[in-house]
Amino acid sequence: MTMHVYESYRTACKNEWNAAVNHRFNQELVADTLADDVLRRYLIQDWQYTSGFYSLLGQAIASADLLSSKIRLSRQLGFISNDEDTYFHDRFEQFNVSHAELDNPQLTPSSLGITKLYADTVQTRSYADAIAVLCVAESLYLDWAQTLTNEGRNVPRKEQNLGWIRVHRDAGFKNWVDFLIQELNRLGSPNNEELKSRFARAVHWELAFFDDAYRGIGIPQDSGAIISNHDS
Ligand SMILES: Cc1ncc(C[n+]2csc(CCO)c2C)c(N)n1
Repeated sequence: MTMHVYESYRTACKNEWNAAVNHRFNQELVADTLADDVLRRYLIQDWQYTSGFYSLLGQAIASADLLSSKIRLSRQLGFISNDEDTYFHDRFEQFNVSHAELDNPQLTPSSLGITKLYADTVQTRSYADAIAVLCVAESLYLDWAQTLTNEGRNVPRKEQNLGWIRVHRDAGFKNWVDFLIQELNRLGSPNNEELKSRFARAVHWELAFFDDAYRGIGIPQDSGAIISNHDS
């Protein structure tokens, strides 16, 4: 039986994928035991991250081969700049995050790594490249939100945690992830090593991003485990 492209790329990096899905950060968020300062630090970095995400979505819209794909991508762009943005700003108010911290934070190594990967993927002007990276970002989040809540049967009570789960497992988000997976299956092939490697690099940085929420800032680039030989 032939494996679909998405499945085969995921299988190729399953250790890092599973480590990210089952990360302490996600487990604690679902259990309502995540420390406020960890969530605060994560969201400040994630806010910066979304800048690269918007650019990559723009690259995908610009380079998509089908009008129907451009329309679907554009619809999601509208959605994230409304609902998801509200979640971020509610938390920044709750945690007293200043404008200075938001606009000019010291970026963690994984923030720098993922930002560089996204910027590089914008530069390729390849729709398939953009889809591979977007597909990781979104389907990995749906995976942890579904798996760790036991498909929504075991959700947190605190609004700061529940709100984050809501954006990552509601029907609209599932439909968006289905679209990205279909696009990757349509555009990629299991033996496209370049695309598979881009997918794996995105998974690598997603995992490191969760790690860094616990490590704080100012970590030297050569400090070990979270930084491997992937630098883009
Ligand atoms: C490091 C990091 N990776 C992936 C996501 C997931 N994500 C990226 S943009 C977006 C908006 C909804 O479509 C979502 C859910 C994230 N937040 N942070």
